[in-house]
Amino acid sequence: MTQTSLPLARLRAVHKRYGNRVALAGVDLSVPASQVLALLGPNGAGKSTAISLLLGLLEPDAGRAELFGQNPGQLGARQRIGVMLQSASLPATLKVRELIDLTRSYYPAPHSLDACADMAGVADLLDRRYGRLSGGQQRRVQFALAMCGRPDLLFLDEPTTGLDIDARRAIWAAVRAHVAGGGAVLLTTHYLEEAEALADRVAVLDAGRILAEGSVADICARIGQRRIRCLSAQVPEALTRWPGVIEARRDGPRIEIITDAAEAVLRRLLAEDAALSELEVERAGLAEAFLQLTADKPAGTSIREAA
Ligand SMILES: Nc1ncnc2c1ncn2[C@@H]1O[C@H](COP(=O)(O)OP(=O)(O)OP(=O)(O)O)[C@@H](O)[C@H]1O
Repeated sequence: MTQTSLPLARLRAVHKRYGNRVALAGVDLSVPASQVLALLGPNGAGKSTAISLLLGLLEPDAGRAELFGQNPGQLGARQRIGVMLQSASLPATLKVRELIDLTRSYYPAPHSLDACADMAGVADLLDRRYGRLSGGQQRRVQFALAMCGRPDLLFLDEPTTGLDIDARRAIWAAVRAHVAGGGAVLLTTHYLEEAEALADRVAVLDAGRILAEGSVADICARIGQRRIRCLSAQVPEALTRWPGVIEARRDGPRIEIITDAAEAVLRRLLAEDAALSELEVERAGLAEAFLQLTADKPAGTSIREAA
């Protein structure tokens, strides 16, 4: 594993467009050693483009992409990474053990076949032909291939889409073990609970720009919203007119209030309804923060056609 404190992968002021469609508009992004960086964003935000640039599959129009401080196309850099992209075309007639052995042969110090199979939960699939596997089983094999070279840096582009809960948790465990062993990960996912479970840092990308970056707690703290739930005779329509109430609705017997002035709203609720009960107050989570960040983006940052 690398000893350097320099980022393992970095985009510097990168711009990328496809024809006249802007995909990245001045992105700076660093993947530090021994951490999971989750790159989050809605469909079309530019996540896969960012990964393709770091892998040397695309060239930036402006700015720079670096892998271990080098041009991402260098063999030395490529031998230190493992990659699981959203789609992979692998030879359908090869057996899983053949695919893993073939991929292991590209790397200087790979994991053993059995270790790879265990990490990805494919030990019972080794003698099956890849083309005959289910979509979820193929995804697990792709994860084994990404891990097998004992990479310093793992690129995982929506790795658990379509996986059942056991397979997803097995991959989470393997990712945690990889990081505990000093490895780093750049992860994209639409499952915000996956980002919460794995990420040391989160970068929120939308319309080709980074909107926020920090730990999960930092990102959640960026929005001051709280959710209040209680049993109360209050009428939601009236509550929405209170200062600090963003939204109020009835959820079965309960009232749910989203507010950015929790203390004031709580005081008034309690003062106006002596029978109020079953009060719960919680900080909005990563899902709420993500939705608010991507909904509140400044004008002019939506995916747009370049002039
Ligand atoms: N080969 C291409 N040709 C033209 N436009 C493209 C191409 N690839 C991506 N785009 C556009 O660039 C923008 C960014 O796409 P990208 O695939 O990087 O987004 P993403 O965040 O990975 O999306 P998703 O979550 O849906 O995978 C989108 O508007 C997309 O339509």
